[in-house]
Amino acid sequence: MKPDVKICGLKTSEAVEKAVSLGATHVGFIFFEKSPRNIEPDIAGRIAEKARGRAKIVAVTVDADNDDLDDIVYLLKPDILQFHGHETPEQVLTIKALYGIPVMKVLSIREPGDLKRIDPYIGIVDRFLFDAKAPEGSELPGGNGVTFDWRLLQNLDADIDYMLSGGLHKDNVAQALKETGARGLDVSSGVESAPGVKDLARMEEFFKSVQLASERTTGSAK
Ligand SMILES: O=C(O)c1ccccc1N[C@@H]1O[C@H](COP(=O)(O)O)[C@@H](O)[C@H]1O
Repeated sequence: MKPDVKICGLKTSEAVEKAVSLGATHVGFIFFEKSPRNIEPDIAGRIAEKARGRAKIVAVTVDADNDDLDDIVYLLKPDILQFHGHETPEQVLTIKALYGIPVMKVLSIREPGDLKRIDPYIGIVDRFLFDAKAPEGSELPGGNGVTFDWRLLQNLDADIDYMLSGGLHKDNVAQALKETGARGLDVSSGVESAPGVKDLARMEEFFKSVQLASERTTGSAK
């Protein structure tokens, strides 16, 4: 089966259009000031219109306060809220109830014990996203282009729905799918020419690799 693909950190209409026309199921917008992919909610809201109804619009937030969340939800009207910080299960539940929007909680993974942290979120989140832990000294909790040991996901309960992220690119995505069987992939820096600059040719190559890998695992081109 072809996995969902989220292209994250979009900042231009052109990149949004390209992502959706290549078959992205999700497009992500980053609301985190220190990120080279940070975007103002009103601009994100405007360029996301290209994707509305064609792909899920994801708002990526990091320990955002209520005022910021209000702005993002009002101006972007996301289909999904992604929590990429230290949001507790209680906070996730409260925010989800407040806005009535599906939520995706990110957990950063480096060692087997990290996966135990999913337990209190089960039944609250609509999907997990497993990302690599940020390298020492990085100011970004995600978007660092680093991978983790994907084999750690092999013992995960098959009912746990998740997207895989962290350092994916055209040359490793087939292996990532083979090792994890992930039903969703999330990529940002792997389809950029410089931090925050999406490269349309790299996006195409990424989708080609995903397509080929899916054909290999299912024997079907669809
Ligand atoms: O991309 C960012 O700058 C970012 C900032 C703050 C939180 C999350 C961020 N990105 C997330 O990181 C992964 C993909 O990273 P990469 O492919 O390794 O570059 C994805 O989940 C983004 O949503």
